[in-house]
Formats: sequence, structure tokens, C-alpha cells
Amino acid sequence: MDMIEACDLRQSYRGRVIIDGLSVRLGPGIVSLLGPNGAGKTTLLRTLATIKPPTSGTFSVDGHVIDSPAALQQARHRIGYLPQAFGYDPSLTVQDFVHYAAWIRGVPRQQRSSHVASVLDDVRLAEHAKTKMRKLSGGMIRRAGIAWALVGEPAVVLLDEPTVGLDPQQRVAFREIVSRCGQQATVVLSTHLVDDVDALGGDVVVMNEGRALFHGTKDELAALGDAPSTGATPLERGYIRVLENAEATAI
Ligand SMILES: Nc1ncnc2c1ncn2[C@@H]1O[C@H](COP(=O)(O)OP(=O)(O)OP(=O)(O)O)[C@@H](O)[C@H]1O
Repeated sequence: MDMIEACDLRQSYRGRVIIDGLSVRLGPGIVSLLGPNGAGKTTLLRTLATIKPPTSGTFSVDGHVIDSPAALQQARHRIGYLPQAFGYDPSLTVQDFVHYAAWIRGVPRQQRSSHVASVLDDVRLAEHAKTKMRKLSGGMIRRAGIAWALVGEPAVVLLDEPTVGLDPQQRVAFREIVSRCGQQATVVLSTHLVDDVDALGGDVVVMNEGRALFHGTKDELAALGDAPSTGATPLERGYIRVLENAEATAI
């Protein structure tokens, strides 16, 4: 399974530093980027998805540094990315929407139909393959988006706030899909919900102000919440403690 390694990564928008010298190794398996609004999670994912080149620093996918157009091209075939809001033609069927992704990702023509069917099966949308995108519920649209990200069996899957807007039942179904995905690919997802981290397991990177304040397992984060402090669960207390003691725990 591939890993992503960021080395002193910086990203700015019009001179304003958003990612501030981040060095972190993500994967294998599931990694949750947990942080408050504005922490820089989306910006980090956009950078790793090769949408916006870093201002400075480097990152690599499975040891291959993305430092040339050829490396960039190769990395794009290994990375599946689901942005927070993604566009689609509402008149397309689910199957055509995912088929289009398969074409873009260079899945060979002869394999496209069977591959699309298998991905739709993975996200539990097989029975809606012929449904128009405009007829899907919010949870189903998310699943179609995940199918889009999974097409071509990328080694790294980046999901930006994938649980936003899902009801509790859809969230449970979604987590089950991500857990299965995490067995074959490194899945990096952003969230501001401690509940997501608790349910998904894997590693957690707590981010704030463009920095990684904590990187470990959810149990290690929960262990920081043993001492009495604000928060309903040890994991929530650990998270809040990390944010409050940013200086002491910065990595
Ligand atoms: N395209 C952009 N141009 C200018 N500033 C931006 C842009 N995108 C993000 N920012 C700024 O970068 C900072 C980090 O935003 P980002 O969306 O990466 O955080 P986040 O952790 O994903 O937040 P949220 O949980 O609210 O999505 C914010 O202050 C935001 O205003």
C-alpha cells in the first residue's frame, strides 16, 4: 500500500501561509485529518491531490517525489480525489458518471464496464447504476463521488469532508465503505468530527493553523484525554487538549 510523505510542505494563497512547513507520513491504511474549520485540511488535500503545487517543500507518493511533469502524471494515476463539493451532470446515470471517470483515468476500454460495475458494487450503488444522478439522495451522491475517487484502483484515496450532510444511517454505511477501502488503499480523509475518527480507527493527524499538532492512533489521542478537561469522551478531550496545548505537543 502506498504512502504519502510530505516534507516541509508549505502552501499559500496570495502570500498568506495556509500550510506551514508540514512534515508528515500518511498511510498505509486510513488516516483522518481532524481539525477545526480553517485548519488547512482542504488545502492540504488539494495540494496532495496535485491540484495546487506547493509554495515550497515536497511530497512523495510511495517514495516517488513529485518533482517533474512525468512524476506528476504518474502520481495522478495513483491518486483518487473527492473534493468537498463536486460537480456532475444531473442527467447522467450513475453508471455513466463513473464510466466517465474510468475514461479520464485511462482504464482500458475493454475493462471499463466490468470495472465500473465492480466499483459501484463496492459503494453499494449497483442497483442504482441506471438511476439518473439528479434522482439520488445526498448519501447516494456521496457514494457516487467515492466511486469516482475509487475508479482505476488508485493506491491513495483523498476524501474531503466526506461525511458532511450525511444522516447517521448514511454515515454508518459510509464508514463501512471507507473501512473496506482502507484495506486496499491508503485513504486520507478530512473531518471535523471526532465521531468519524472514533468509528474509522486508523491514524489521526490533528491539524490547526496549517500544522500537524498530533499524529498517532485514536487510542493514543484518547489517552491524552484521561485528565479532566473539556469534552464528552476521552477522544474529544484528547483532541481539545491537543488544540489547547498546541505549543507543548507540536510535532
Ligand atoms: N482559494 C482560496 N483562496 C484564498 N484563501 C483560501 C482559499 N482556500 C482556502 N483559503 C483559506 O485557507 C484557510 C484554510 O482553509 P481550508 O479550507 O484549507 O481549511 P479546512 O481545515 O479545510 O476548513 P473547513 O473544515 O472549514 O473546510 C482558510 O483561512 C481559508 O480562508
